[in-house]
Amino acid sequence: MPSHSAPAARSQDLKKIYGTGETAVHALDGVTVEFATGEFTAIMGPSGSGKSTLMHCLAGLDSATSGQVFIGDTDLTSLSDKEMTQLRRDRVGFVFQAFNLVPTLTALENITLPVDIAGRKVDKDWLDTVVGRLGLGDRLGHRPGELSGGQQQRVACARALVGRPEIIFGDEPTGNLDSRSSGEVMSILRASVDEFGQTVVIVTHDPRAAGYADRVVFLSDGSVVDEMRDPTADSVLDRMKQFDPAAMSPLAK
Ligand SMILES: Nc1ncnc2c1ncn2[C@@H]1O[C@H](COP(=O)(O)OP(=O)(O)OP(=O)(O)O)[C@@H](O)[C@H]1O
Repeated sequence: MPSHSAPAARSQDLKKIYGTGETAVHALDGVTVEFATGEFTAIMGPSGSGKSTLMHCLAGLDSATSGQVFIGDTDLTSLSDKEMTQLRRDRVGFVFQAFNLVPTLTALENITLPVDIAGRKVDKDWLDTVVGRLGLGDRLGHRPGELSGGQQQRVACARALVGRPEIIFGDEPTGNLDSRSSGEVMSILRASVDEFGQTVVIVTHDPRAAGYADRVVFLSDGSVVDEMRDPTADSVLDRMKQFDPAAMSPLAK
């Protein structure tokens, strides 16, 4: 594990407050956390603990109230809107729960869209490698509506990988998938770390998904309360039982 290398992303005393006065919600209450390059991290915690807020701030999709966020050496809080857009486009990949594919474009056009928008040339060999590894070779001419949920999410993974971003963020990437497709998508993200040296950070409620990660960071009430290395679905589930049982994953229900 290359935990000695510079972090791909980190936050320093990150606070996010929604609203003001008595109704203010402290979604992030001073989060300091690092995500090592070439590692796969899962962020977990009860509903409302701040997972999505943390991920959105880390990925430059939302701005914090105070504190700092770095992607590599770049302090996101120092960037203009335009620079932030460029950073998201050039250095960060995303996989969302709702796949977020363009319905009128083919799988291939969806995969290359971010690179096309950035005005960069698609690296054909790399594209072939990613498409082959994700088993999408015979689906490239299909539109999202002609693909299963699992296939759509594999297209979304390919889209995130093809630009070789410094870091890929996944917001519940298996949230809409059955357990088989979930396993496939997690295997792909795992392989992208093991085979391509990709850095991946996901938010998940699913201990089985978290079992694919190198490390789990646990949030509660807007703070990092624990972390676990080399997690398994069982060890994650045991740890989650110490949180609010009402916020447990489907495994526990
Ligand atoms: N736009 C917003 N306005 C006001 N409060 C918000 C907003 N977005 C999030 N919150 C609040 O901030 C807290 C953290 O929300 P967040 O979505 O980050 O939690 P989460 O851990 O991702 O939850 P879940 O697992 O249910 O998706 C919650 O109390 C939530 O109600």
